[in-house]
Parts: sequence; C-alpha cells; structure tokens
Amino acid sequence: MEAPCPLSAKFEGTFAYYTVKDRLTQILTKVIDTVHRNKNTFFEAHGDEGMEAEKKALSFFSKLRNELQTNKPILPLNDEKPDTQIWNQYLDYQKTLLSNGEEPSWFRSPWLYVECYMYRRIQEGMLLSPPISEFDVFRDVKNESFFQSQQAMLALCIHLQELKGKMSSLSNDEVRDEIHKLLQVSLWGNKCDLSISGGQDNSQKTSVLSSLEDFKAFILVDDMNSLWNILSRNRDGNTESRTRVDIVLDNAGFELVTDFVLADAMLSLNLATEVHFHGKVMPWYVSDTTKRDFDWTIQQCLAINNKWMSKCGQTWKENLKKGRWVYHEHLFWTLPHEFCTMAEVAPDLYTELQKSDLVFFKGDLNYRKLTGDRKWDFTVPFSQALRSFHPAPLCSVRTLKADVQVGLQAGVGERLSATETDWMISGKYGIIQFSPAV
Ligand SMILES: O=P(O)(O)OC[C@H]1O[C@](O)(CO)[C@@H](O)[C@@H]1O
Ligand SMILES: [Mn+2]
Repeated sequence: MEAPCPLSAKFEGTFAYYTVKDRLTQILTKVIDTVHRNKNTFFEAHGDEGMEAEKKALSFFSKLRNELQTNKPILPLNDEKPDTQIWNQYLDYQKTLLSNGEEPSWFRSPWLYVECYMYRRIQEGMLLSPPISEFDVFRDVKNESFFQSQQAMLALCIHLQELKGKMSSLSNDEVRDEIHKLLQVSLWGNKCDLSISGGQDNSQKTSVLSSLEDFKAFILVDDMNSLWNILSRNRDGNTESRTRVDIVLDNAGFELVTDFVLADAMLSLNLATEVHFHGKVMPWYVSDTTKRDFDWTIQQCLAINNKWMSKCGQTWKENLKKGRWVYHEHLFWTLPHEFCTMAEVAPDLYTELQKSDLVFFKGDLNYRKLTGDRKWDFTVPFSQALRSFHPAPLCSVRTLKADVQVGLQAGVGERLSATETDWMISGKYGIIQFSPAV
C-alpha cells in the first residue's frame, strides 16, 4: 500500500497550519529576545566582537522570521557542518516532488520538513555568528524548566530509592507493576515540552506517581505487557545474558529525569544490563536534550541539597563511568528524514540500533518521524506505518501533540474526534505502542 501524503501547512485550518503560522513565529521571536537579553554575557566573554556577533545573529533571525511569515522559498544552508550537504540535497529532493516550477516553501512543503528546517536555520544563524556560535538559544528556558519541576523530580527520586531498598523482596509480579508505573511516569513526563507551549513554562509541578491510576483511561494504546515479555527475559535468564535497552531521548527537564529513573530501575531490577541514550547534536525543538543538558542534569541532581536526589545523581554518574549507561550522538536525529530512510541515510546508526533488545522512542516528534508524519487512518497497524523501519523491537512512548496516530481499535479515533476536537494535540492522551522486529 502506498503511504498517504505528509501533513502540511498547505492544509489550512490544520494543526500544521496553525503551528507554522503562529507557534514557529512565536518561538523565533523568543529566540530573538533571548539573544538580545544575553548581550552583556557576549560582551563580557568576547568584548566588541561579541556585540557584533549578537547583531549579526539578531538580523539573521529577523530575516528568517520574515521568510517564514511571508512564505518565502526554502533556502539552501550556507554553513559548513557535516550535515549541510545532506540538508541541501534534501531540499533538492523536495523540489523533485513539486510540479509547475513550484518551489519548496514554509506553507507548502511538508510540516515535518519545514519545522525541522527552522531549528537547523537557527543553528546556521549561530554558526555564522562567531564567536558566539556555541551559544544554545534555548539553554535558559531548559534550565528554568528543570528548576520549576524540582519538587516533582524529588518525589520521583524518593520513590526510586525506596524501590531499590525493597527490591530483593519483590515478587516478579510486583517488579512488573513497578516498571509499568515508571513507564507511565516517563510517558506523562512527555507532556512537558517547551515546543508545544511556544517556549512558555510547561513544567511538571506535582508528583505524577499519585495520579497514574486516574491517567490510565487516557492511554489509548497500552502495549506494556509486550515490553515486559522482553524485559523479564533477563530477570528469568542466566546471569551471562545481556539485555540492551536504548532510549531515544526527547525533552530535557522533568521528562529527562523520568527517563533516568526508568533507566536506573531497569538496571537495578535486573531487567536490563545496559542502557544506551541517544541525544541531539544541536538545540532542537526548544527543549530536546543535548549532551550539555544530559550532563548538566546529572550534575544538578548530584549537587542538590537533598540526599535522595543527590544519591540518584551519584548513581547515574557512576553508571556512565562504568559503561552501564552510554550516551550516543548522531546527526540523523536532527535531520528532517522519516525513520524509514535511516537504513539508507544513516546505516551506521541503523546498525547500532540493531544491537538493541528494545528501543524506546520518546515523544511526539519521534512518533511523527516513525510514521512519516502522514495522514494515516487511525486503524492502520503501527508496523505498517513504520514502513520497513524495524531495527529492533521498538516502542513509542508519547503524549499526542500532533495529528498523527495509528494502531487504534476501530471506532476509537472517530469517537474521540466527535467529542474532543483537540484530543490529538492537547497532550492529554498518550500511547505506549510496541512493534516487534520483523
Ligand atoms: O517534545 P515532543 O514530544 O517531541 O513534542 C514536540 C512538539 O513539537 C511539535 O512537533 C510541533 O511543534 C508537536 O508536534 C509537539 O508538540
Ligand atoms: Mn521535544
């Protein structure tokens, strides 16, 4: 079967249209404010050169915002990074999809492409403004969101330490229930992204643990039992066996801490022997995790004046040191490509994922890339929408913030659409959706 067409702002009135029209502009405006607000920092670090660079970056971003608002053609990139050519080739490819000499543009091209492109252009703007090129324009909001959700993180860290304290006395069923709880925490942690909120505070203020039962009704696809079948193998099996779990990370802040807690529990409860994390090589979709965010978060937890949380930070640091946790970077995660092209575009990454026993894909954007961000029917099987992307058994853990969803039972999507117009974009609903390797 042919894949349906990609979502795009050319369909007026859709969420894609609204995102390109309003939310992306709002995010660019925030970027401009942030660069401006950091003027003194640039001056202190680089003197007049820093001031010049700030001006340069500001004029770049204002021009970019204008291109977006006036639906200008998508331009090739002008920097010299390992992915520059790939982006420019992708633009050429997008051109081949159009007829009548039409050019790829913000409101006509696929939403996934233009939205990713905006973040890559922000990166280009910084790269072309030395000496402030390394400045992460989203750093301040990411840090802020970490501090805003500290109470919720603390509750989680206490829960984890208590769990570890009693784990030797837990039955298999109890271990399963505990890991299912932490999976759900990691799912609802995905509500906290700063892209859907246009960069506004969207942090978790209360403990999610106590609300899990109430939230259960909002999990539209619950494949947790399939995950347990994989994870419990290590626990039942002989001590020689290895179980590698990969987590393709999404947002820093509260969500990242939920992922750390899940990863820690999987190791502690003997469900996994190693956890591999995959982060972004550049600031991405406002709150996505970069290496700096990853290290910074662990460091913050470690240094905090609270014994439960600092114990967590300490363990996580040791896990990294001992190779039980491994951090990976790959530029494929910040390309506009659907994941079904990974084997061709990034064969090394595909091979890496093939080594895994279970790959978690956190968040909405990963789901859009898994399914190609296309207008699939709600009941199309997940494995079909993946279109031959099957490096390993995989699982999407995502709250719905974009209008793409597959693998629902017949009638569910229609029933929700009839009663709640925003069910696909509000973040209220979630999925834990599994696909075995085929
Ligand atoms: O952090 P997540 O869960 O990938 O969400 C990113 C957000 O950005 C979008 O991709 C569009 O701005 C939404 O679909 C989603 O709300
Ligand atoms: Mn994100």
